[in-house]
Amino acid sequence: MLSACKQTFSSNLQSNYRIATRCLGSVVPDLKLSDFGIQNEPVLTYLKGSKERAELEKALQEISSKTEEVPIVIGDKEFRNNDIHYQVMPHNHKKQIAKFYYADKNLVQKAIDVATETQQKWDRTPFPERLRIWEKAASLMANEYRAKLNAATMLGQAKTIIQAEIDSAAELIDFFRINAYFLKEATKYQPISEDPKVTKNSMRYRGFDGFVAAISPFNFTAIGGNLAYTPALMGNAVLWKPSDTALLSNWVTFQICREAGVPPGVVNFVPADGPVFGDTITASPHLAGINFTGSVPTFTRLWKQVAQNIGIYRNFPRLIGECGGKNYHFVHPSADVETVVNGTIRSAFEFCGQKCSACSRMYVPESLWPQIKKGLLEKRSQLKIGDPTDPKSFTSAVIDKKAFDRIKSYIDHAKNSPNLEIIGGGKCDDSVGYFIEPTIVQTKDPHDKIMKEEIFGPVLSIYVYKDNQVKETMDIVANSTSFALTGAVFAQDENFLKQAVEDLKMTAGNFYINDKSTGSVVGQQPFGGARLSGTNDKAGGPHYCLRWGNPQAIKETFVPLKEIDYPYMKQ
Ligand SMILES: NC(=O)c1ccc[n+]([C@@H]2O[C@H](COP(=O)([O-])OP(=O)(O)OC[C@H]3O[C@@H](n4cnc5c(N)ncnc54)[C@H](O)[C@@H]3O)[C@@H](O)[C@H]2O)c1
Ligand SMILES: N[C@@H](CCC=O)C(=O)O
Repeated sequence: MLSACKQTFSSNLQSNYRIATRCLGSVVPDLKLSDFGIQNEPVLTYLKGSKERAELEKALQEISSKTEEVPIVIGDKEFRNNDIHYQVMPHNHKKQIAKFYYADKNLVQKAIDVATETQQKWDRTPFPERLRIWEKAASLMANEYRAKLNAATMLGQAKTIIQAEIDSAAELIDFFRINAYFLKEATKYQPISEDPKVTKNSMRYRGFDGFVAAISPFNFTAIGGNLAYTPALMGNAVLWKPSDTALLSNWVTFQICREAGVPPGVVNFVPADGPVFGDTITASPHLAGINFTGSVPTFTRLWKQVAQNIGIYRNFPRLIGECGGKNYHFVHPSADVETVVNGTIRSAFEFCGQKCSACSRMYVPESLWPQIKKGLLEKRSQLKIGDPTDPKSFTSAVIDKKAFDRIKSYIDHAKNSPNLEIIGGGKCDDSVGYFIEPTIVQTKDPHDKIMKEEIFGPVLSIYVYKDNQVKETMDIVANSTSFALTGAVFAQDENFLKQAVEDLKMTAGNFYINDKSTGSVVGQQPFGGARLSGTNDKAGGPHYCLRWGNPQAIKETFVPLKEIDYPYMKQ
């Protein structure tokens, strides 16, 4: 019986594949990265006794035994001042792991001057040389510095072993290697030259004439690396403002890239107060682009500042911003319950829900609710929440006091609202670290703020709908939030899936069928959302690096121009 079920499920999964490909209006070939001679960085196992486990343990020991001092770096100079800050371990906030300094307005301006000057030289570095440096950086990240990157991410951002390995090893390495590959492929395009003996047409990619500001979030070490170094790969010079709470892992990334050969001044490491940094870069005539990932309010502020200053710039600054989400799991009455339960627990609670793609609202049919509720509560109660270095921990603390207070305020709202009931978790304790239990809330109101606003924490809210209201509930999914980042539908009914792919088309930049809403992989699921979730430039996809290139078309003519008149004029 069980194997029959499995068979049906897997044959249904195959038809889901057909649904997605048919929606594209053409047959999609099955291509693997290896068909092009490259592959995603393997995720290592960290089994007891493995080489990687021993190296990681040593790196964890080294990092936790000191407070690393991290300077501001502009060009080839390091700067320190009296505006001192500390990065602490979120799961043990008495422990400082990095001491760093905020660049003031003058230092940010200095970085702008250095970057703008460096850009001119860097842009002349031939692509093969840049690609060589990027490959070297990827190789250093994959080998010599893998353990250090992961340890800095685990201790600084409270990620477990697997969470760090996926982020600061696999995804970071993929961004370096696969973007370089995409660039190499893109430059193969050359415009048509009808008669190359007379005229040769060509196209080349330049960087932007000015500087690019890369402003990165705390939650992914890989995102910081991509935001700063993909524009750099394309010939830009960058001011990288890392997040205060991802400082150490971002610093390790920066150092690796310098060791790989990225010249001084191409990427400048500029920790700063957010608004001071934002105000200074948007006031510079040389601002050529902002590569941002973070919250909607921060991106909106930057966009407004650019709009207000639009007359001062040498270029129209390119604005790329990937922002928040209110990601959904929509469960159809035909769904496979086990897949729903396991996928939802992982999506909602891994890394404490601090992924922009984390599932935070779920819609479940009345008929499946008893089984799904039982499954979610059972699995939830087995999750170990603790020190990220403990291999048994499923997840750890949230990033800082501000996040703790924000998430707790939603839990308090759930405790106090007659429409909401906390059915699992709900405890918060910041005495040692910023710990919040994975929390499951059931709501009678699908429009409650808990179903609409980004919480960015381990809070999953569930609305149970009547089985005969699938269509009405899908309308609520589609129209009740301003975000459209990721979403997942779970069903084995092929007709429903065909309908859902169309009806929910605008609700998610990354759409999943019978899979959780998180876990995109570079080159496999290019990532980004629409509506207020961002500009959807698809990090990890083939076009992303081109967004940071400034193409120039060149026409070269080999025959002299002998006259001004056209032939018909002489008739
Ligand atoms: N869509 C995506 O790909 C994606 C990926 C990761 C995270 N996110 C989103 O990021 C958010 C979480 O990250 P966060 O808490 O670090 O976001 P945040 O907006 O608080 O901070 C992002 C960065 O902006 C800086 N900043 C703050 N104010 C600024 C200002 N006025 N000018 C310039 N810079 C300023 C911060 O210091 C930080 O470096 C969530 O909303 C999450 O959904 C989105
Ligand atoms: N690539 C990640 C999303 C990054 C946002 O935080 C995922 O899909 O899990």
